[in-house]
Amino acid sequence: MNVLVINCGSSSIKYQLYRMETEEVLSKGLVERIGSDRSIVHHTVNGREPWVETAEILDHRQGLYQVLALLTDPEKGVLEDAGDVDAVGHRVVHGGENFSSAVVIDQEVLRGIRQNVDLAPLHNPPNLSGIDAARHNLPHATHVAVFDTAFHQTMPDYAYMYPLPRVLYQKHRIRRYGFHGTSHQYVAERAAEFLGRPPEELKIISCHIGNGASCTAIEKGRSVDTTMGMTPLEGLMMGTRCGDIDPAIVPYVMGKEELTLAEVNSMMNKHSGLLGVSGISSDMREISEAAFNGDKYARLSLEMYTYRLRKAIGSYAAVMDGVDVLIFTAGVGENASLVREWTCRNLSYLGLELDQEKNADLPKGPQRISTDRSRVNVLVIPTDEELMIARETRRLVQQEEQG
Ligand SMILES: Nc1ncnc2c1ncn2[C@@H]1O[C@H](COP(=O)(O)OP(=O)(O)O)[C@@H](O)[C@H]1O
Ligand SMILES: CC(=O)OP(=O)(O)O
Ligand SMILES: [Mg+2]
Repeated sequence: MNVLVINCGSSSIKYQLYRMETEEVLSKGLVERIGSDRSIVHHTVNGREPWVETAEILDHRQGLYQVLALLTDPEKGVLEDAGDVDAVGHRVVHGGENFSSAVVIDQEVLRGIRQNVDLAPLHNPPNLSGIDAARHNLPHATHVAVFDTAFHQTMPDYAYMYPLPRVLYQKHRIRRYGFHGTSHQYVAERAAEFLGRPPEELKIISCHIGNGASCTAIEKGRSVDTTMGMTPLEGLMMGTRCGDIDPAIVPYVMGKEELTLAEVNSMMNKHSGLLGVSGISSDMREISEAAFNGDKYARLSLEMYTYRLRKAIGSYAAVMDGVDVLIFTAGVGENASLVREWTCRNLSYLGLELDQEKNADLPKGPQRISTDRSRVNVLVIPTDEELMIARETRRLVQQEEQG
């Protein structure tokens, strides 16, 4: 079974083609700057040098057509025919309360995803364009939606409700949903496997820290709380997003700086976080380097970033009455030893002890970076949201076949 996994942003399509019998990635790539006359297509086959070309790609339909042309190209491709794509797994960011697991896409599912556009105006519209494009170009394939929010639908009401007038929940579904669920679930399962323990026995805190960042409390394999909320802006300090702030700042700044709603939204989503505080970059590599070279604000941003993450970890240890496993994952979590080190300071009251040497020098793959004495297993687990989406897609296709 060949499964194509698609993750569509407003101006991009990320794709990976899997042969599910071996879970091998046959090809992967990225179409950038869709909507411009200088769109860029990066396409890789079996780890060979990427093929890069510039073209005019006006929309997602055209972008996907281009991807399929590459995948079936006699030279650059891996398939004879687009008909060899058996199923497509789509990342859909906001499933709201409509979806607590992945589903095969039909008219009713599309209606459900559209209902959540208001809750995720930046994410759901491009996700819908991607689904439309893929159904148009691959009408014979089974299409599956895998939601970032689904894993967090197990949160109890006292964790997902905001202390606002309840009518806002009833009228507008204003509540906490959480994101990165596919990643949190994947690394939690890998962690249990790595430790040779059933997930039901473990209290896990997973830190998915990439450009977006969130921390989740996982008890008995289920999400019981997570730092992102109604939108992916709540919670941790991120690359360009502020995370938690006093909500009164919003009307105050709008008044003082004469900002519109769109401007204040953009300030909090695109010009805050590491970038806003350091004034240098949202990229953790550049921040670490600048801090190392003595830049005061880079250092401040790094201290805030790790301090806020440590507070989230402490609060989730309180939520679950302890923690057995702490996981670091995604671009920053997997690569930035300094971030892991600073985050784990002052967690000795939990019995957590980091092995500094292991932390500093990590081989690839899942690793333990705590000492043998440490009461908490601190693990670095590379995430793989695409593989998880491919597996969910295969599961649903097989379920359909069995009727
Ligand atoms: N070697 C590294 N050291 C520190 N940070 C890194 C390293 N490699 C990647 N990162 C950081 O990972 C982040 C991107 O994470 P990623 O999970 O790829 O993001 P996305 O949310 O876009 O999927 C960037 O801030 C980048 O600086
Ligand atoms: C939901 C979200 O924040 O996703 P990303 O980290 O990909 O921006
Ligand atoms: Mg990511």
